[in-house]
Amino acid sequence: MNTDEVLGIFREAGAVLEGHFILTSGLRSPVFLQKARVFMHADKTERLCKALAEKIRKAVPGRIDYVVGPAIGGLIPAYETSRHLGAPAIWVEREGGEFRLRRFEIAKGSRVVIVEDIVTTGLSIRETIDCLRELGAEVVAAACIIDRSAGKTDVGVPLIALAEYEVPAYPADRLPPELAAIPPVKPGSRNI
Ligand SMILES: O=P(O)(O)OC[C@H]1O[C@H](OP(=O)(O)OP(=O)(O)O)[C@H](O)[C@@H]1O
Ligand SMILES: O=C(O)c1cc(=O)[nH]c(=O)[nH]1
Ligand SMILES: [Mg+2]
Repeated sequence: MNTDEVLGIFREAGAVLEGHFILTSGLRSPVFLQKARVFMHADKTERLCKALAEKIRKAVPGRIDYVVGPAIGGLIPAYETSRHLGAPAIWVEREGGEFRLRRFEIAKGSRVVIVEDIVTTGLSIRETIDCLRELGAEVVAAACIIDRSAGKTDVGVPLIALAEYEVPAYPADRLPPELAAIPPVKPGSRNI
């Protein structure tokens, strides 16, 4: 599946939003990929995640013990991708602002792949890696449906993106005037 097909699925689902958005990193952007509007459709999610699982399989030799989704956005794609990889899906969720594996135990040395929805700065994946490494897991790769950095983000492990789609994002004190004129909204769940 190529980038045009992935973006076609997002557009068909009405998931490519325009306005003024506060991203999880604090950056501001005129475009927001509201993945929930894609993941509400099982058929669209299955097509995306089957293709992502195939890409992961090609890139990751050897065993995958767990697929880990960072909540909330990573929950559905991690679960659906895990189905195609034949590995169990677990998730990290925020407790006091920090990602924790609250509901599961994993053995030290477990080989895990993180599956995210969207990557912008890679901050959420790096936080997930920190949490998993503290538990003794080996993070063999991270993956996402769309990489908004178009390959520029370094998360410290191989990042497998189903699509790369470069979207502008600005520090809050360096907004272009047309963006500053729109009241901002923050769609994500960090700090809620
Ligand atoms: O690469 P980054 O700069 O970290 O941005 C991407 C992250 O932002 C979104 O999560 P968010 O914290 O907004 O909440 P959500 O998972 O509930 O959507 C998205 O699900 C990714 O986890
Ligand atoms: O960077 C983010 O927070 C972000 C961007 C985006 O397009 N979609 C999303 O869910 N999060
Ligand atoms: Mg998220």
